[in-house]
Amino acid sequence: MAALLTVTDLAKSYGDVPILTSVTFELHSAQALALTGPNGSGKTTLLKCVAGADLPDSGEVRLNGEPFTESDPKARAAIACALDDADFFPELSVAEHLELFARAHGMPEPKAVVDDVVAELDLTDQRDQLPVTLSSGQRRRLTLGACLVRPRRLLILDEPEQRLDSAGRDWLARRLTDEKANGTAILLATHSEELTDAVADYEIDLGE
Ligand SMILES: Nc1ncnc2c1ncn2[C@@H]1O[C@H](COP(=O)(O)OP(=O)(O)OP(=O)(O)O)[C@@H](O)[C@H]1O
Repeated sequence: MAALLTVTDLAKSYGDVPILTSVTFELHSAQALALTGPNGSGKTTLLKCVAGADLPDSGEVRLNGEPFTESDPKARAAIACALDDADFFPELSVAEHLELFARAHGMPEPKAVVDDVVAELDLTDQRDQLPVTLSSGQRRRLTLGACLVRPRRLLILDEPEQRLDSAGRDWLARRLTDEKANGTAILLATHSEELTDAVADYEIDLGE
């Protein structure tokens, strides 16, 4: 079966400093790849290049064998990204924010989907709060929730475990395992060996 995501010979420098050199991998549906390595080793840079949020200097990223851009409707329908916790509409509550995502991506019964995800993320008491009033862990939950209220074939997650409490980290490992079981591919950057062991089918250490 053709890979969902193919990254070939990807390279990226900032100024004269090479960050990524010749990164090559394939990711199939129902598989998870963990990017690991120390601070500054290029994990976020690679995720951004794959998601189309940054441009590589050379190399190729293909979805289902086709090159794509961030604005390509097929890519937007397939790829759910959680790259940082700052991408909120400041004037929308937790539930409104999630419902907007669900509706924009054409989910049937968006209100029911949002109710389920809010409960699953333990944000029921915060559902009418604005993002600025959330704790940092609650903001992380909202960022992850925005990926879960919409269709997805590929999840791109930057350190999804960050700022979650231990119940939240347990939930994350279970949820990502379920996502794979449902056929979703997962590309994640992480500093957590536990999460890597629980979820990843293979690992690329960018520090090596
Ligand atoms: N826009 C930019 N301009 C210049 N340098 C950058 C830019 N973005 C990232 N870098 C540098 O690229 C390197 C890789 O950064 P990146 O954020 O990809 O690392 P990371 O592996 O995700 O690190 P961490 O584990 O700390 O999240 C770092 O040295 C960083 O300072």
